[in-house]
Amino acid sequence: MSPRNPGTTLDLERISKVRVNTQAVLKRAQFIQRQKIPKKQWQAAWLLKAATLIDLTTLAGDDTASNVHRLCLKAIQPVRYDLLKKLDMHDKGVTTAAVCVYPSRVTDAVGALKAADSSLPVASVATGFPAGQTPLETRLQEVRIAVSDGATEIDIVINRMLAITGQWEAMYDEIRQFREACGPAHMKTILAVGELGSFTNVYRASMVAMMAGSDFIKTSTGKEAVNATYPVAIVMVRAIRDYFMSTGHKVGFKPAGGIRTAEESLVWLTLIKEELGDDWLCPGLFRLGASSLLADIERQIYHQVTGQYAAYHELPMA
Ligand SMILES: O=C[C@H](O)COP(=O)(O)O
Repeated sequence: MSPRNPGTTLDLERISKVRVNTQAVLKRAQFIQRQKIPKKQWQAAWLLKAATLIDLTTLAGDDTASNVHRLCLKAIQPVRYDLLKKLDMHDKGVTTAAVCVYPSRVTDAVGALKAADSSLPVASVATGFPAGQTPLETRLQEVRIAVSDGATEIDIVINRMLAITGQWEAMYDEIRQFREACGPAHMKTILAVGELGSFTNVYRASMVAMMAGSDFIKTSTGKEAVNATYPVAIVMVRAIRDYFMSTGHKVGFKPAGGIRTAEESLVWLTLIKEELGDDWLCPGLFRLGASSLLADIERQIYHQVTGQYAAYHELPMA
């Protein structure tokens, strides 16, 4: 992980002055999407890079110790050994960036990784994920429990009511308290952008979350009607850039929700490279939050290596 973001005092004047130019954002997002994906000979390398940036996630009502165990094994070995060997990457420690589970499944994940002698981080969603509609004390307690169970990364959700009604001071105070409850665990703040109404609000919420000490800002829970989109990402990464320019603190970015294809993962890498530069293309500053993306990435790597597409049973899934 990168150095922590200590946050700053809340600068309400800066927040109120923000106006996002929607047309310019949409144009930039279109431009990024039209960028050429890496040439064929580099694609396997880029896809492997994408795999190492995934927070491999399961956030389902029917999660059990056994599917969390499988998820952990998949995170440790995200791409089949023989494929990695053909790419000369079998001894390079290729894993996903983390696994991400509900608080009640943290001990299962920690136990499974420990049993496999892996130091892969366990991230947990908390604070009443996905809606955040529980009392503040309950949300804080959830963070503390996940941390004491062994999560070293906490994905909190913001209180959308506060963001939608412009109560930035109250939102800042809540996030500050979550940051304190996280202790040494790094905090990713989920904005649930699909529910914030406008790009200007997304920028404001991003800035408030960073001022309150978020180590990452994350687009979505994956449970909203609209999740990670490229235009909204442009707004968030520009806020990250502005925050870096004014404070010197690098905050990470995590698009999440609905990211399913290898091709999309390459667009996300391009977007980060173009907007924030190569420094941000590392697990300390960029994650792809996804439950089913890895399957397509592995399938495309199989295709690059063998020239054929794998049958379903040939690639063990998480
Ligand atoms: O934080 C990660 C998201 O919940 C994953 O969403 P997804 O299931 O659409 O990939």
